[in-house]
Amino acid sequence: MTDPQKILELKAINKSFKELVVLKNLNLEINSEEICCLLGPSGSGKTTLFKIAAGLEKADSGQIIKAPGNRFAYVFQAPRLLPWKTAEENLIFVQENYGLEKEGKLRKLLFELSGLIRFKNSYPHQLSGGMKQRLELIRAFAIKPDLIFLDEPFKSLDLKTKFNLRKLISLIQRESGISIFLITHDPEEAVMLADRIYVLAAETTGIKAEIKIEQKREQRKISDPKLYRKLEYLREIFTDLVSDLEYQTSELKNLF
Ligand SMILES: Nc1ncnc2c1ncn2[C@@H]1O[C@H](COP(=O)(O)OP(=O)(O)OP(=O)(O)O)[C@@H](O)[C@H]1O
Repeated sequence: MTDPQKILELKAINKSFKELVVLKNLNLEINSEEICCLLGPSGSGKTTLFKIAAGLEKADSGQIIKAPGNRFAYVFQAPRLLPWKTAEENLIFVQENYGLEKEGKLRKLLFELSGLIRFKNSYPHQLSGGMKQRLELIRAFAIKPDLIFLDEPFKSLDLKTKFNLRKLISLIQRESGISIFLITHDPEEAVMLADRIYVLAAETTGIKAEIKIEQKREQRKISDPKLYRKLEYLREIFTDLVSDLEYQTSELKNLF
């Protein structure tokens, strides 16, 4: 088997904000047709890394290597839908940048898959939070990118919506072959979705672990011992943080 083609490679990336070193000698790569999860505690530099990879923030040093001609799409934490355009017009608007506005069939399919077909003429303020997130997601797919950056797409969603959205990403990704680079705080989510997981740790300011998951995504069950071991390993990485927190909360008791 030939090596999968690299879509994006980061080499020896360094980034500081004044005296705060956020990323130090960081290396990672994303291959075509893979879902790559970036996992790490709050403040470990996930969004900073993301912005650097997406070219929205400048690294102090290091290399960002992209395959020429590749198209990237981004879904940020803060919603970026245009409030004066309907759901479908929001998709058309981004498609126009790439001459894809005539791809009505693709839009229809994306609206159907995401369960938003009845709402394609609604304005963003008429949609629920979860619906808006689905819309942002299909808008990213609508430009037929090679890679989509998703910054915590499941944040503050209820379990059912989260599960459905995860399934939607998984399905569209499988059929389209688009690569996905996704930030999450949730080890279980990473294990269920990713082909490759990078763990960022605050104290080392670099990649603490890289984990590959070979099982087919549709067949994964968290009870599968192989998967569960990987999940346990990921959870162990965060144990230090949790024990710190327990110490601090025990101090809190004396203050009440
Ligand atoms: N523009 C900036 N100026 C100064 N410091 C920054 C800036 N952006 C990020 N930082 C700092 O860099 C560190 C990493 O921030 P970043 O947002 O990348 O973390 P994160 O892992 O995405 O966190 P979270 O999971 O909470 O979103 C934090 O200490 C943050 O305060």
